[in-house]
Amino acid sequence: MDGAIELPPPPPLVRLMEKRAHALFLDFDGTLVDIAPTPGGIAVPDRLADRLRALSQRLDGRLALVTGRSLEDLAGHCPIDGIACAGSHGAARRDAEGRPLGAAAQPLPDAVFEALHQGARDLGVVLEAKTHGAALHFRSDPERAAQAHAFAADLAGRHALAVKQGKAVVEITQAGADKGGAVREFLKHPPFVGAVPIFVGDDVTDEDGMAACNDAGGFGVLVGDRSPTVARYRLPNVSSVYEWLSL
Ligand SMILES: O=P(O)(O)OC[C@H]1O[C@H](O[C@H]2O[C@H](CO)[C@@H](O)[C@H](O)[C@H]2O)[C@H](O)[C@@H](O)[C@@H]1O
Repeated sequence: MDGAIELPPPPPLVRLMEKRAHALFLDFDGTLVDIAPTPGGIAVPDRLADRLRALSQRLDGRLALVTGRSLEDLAGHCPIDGIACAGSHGAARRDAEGRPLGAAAQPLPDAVFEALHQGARDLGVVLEAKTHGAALHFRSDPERAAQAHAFAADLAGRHALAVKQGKAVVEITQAGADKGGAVREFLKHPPFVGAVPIFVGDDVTDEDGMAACNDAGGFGVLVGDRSPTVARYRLPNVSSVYEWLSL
């Protein structure tokens, strides 16, 4: 899809904030850090957590990270104390003080993890077990994509779970867990209530977050080139996200 999508860059954030209170929902991989060969191999920019806390203060706390990673994994890369977050594709949510928001997230059943371990071995893909989900990564062997998707769809179907597609990955989550749900939950609570929500993300799973922002009078910002999208604006890459956020 390179070059095929024509969306303007978002208006300067300072200008938006002069007019009305805005809330920022930021995806992590592909938005705040560049995609790397492995989930653990990402290069996190220097002092990212401090910079995000400073940005959050400029927004009077109306900033949340909304990632597919588990919150524990995210914290291992970027200490998230003092920042509102949602992990495992929106299933687990906490406010800036670390208090849980909304319904408690459920882990996948043990039987599903057993099947995932076996399936990952058989298919030759990498299993990322999360607190409230799991991912099968095939970045090192893209030819495994179709088999990994078929395996995940079958397993999820037999356990009434959901499947999500991502960049060289297929994931299993609890049914109904998505980034849109996380956005809607944050918007019910101070300091997010009444703010114009903006979701910035690069991947298919970010579309749910962007759609929730559209429904609440805000908008989505797509990072990179992907189509179709419900985003109204686009930034070309991770470094342009930092520039737009003055991060
Ligand atoms: O919602 P996000 O914050 O964008 O997280 C989505 C998934 O990101 C991670 O996987 C992706 O990034 C890896 C590191 O760049 C890359 O190696 C992998 O191919 C990508 O799929 C993470 O491992 C997943 O748990 C997240 O769901």
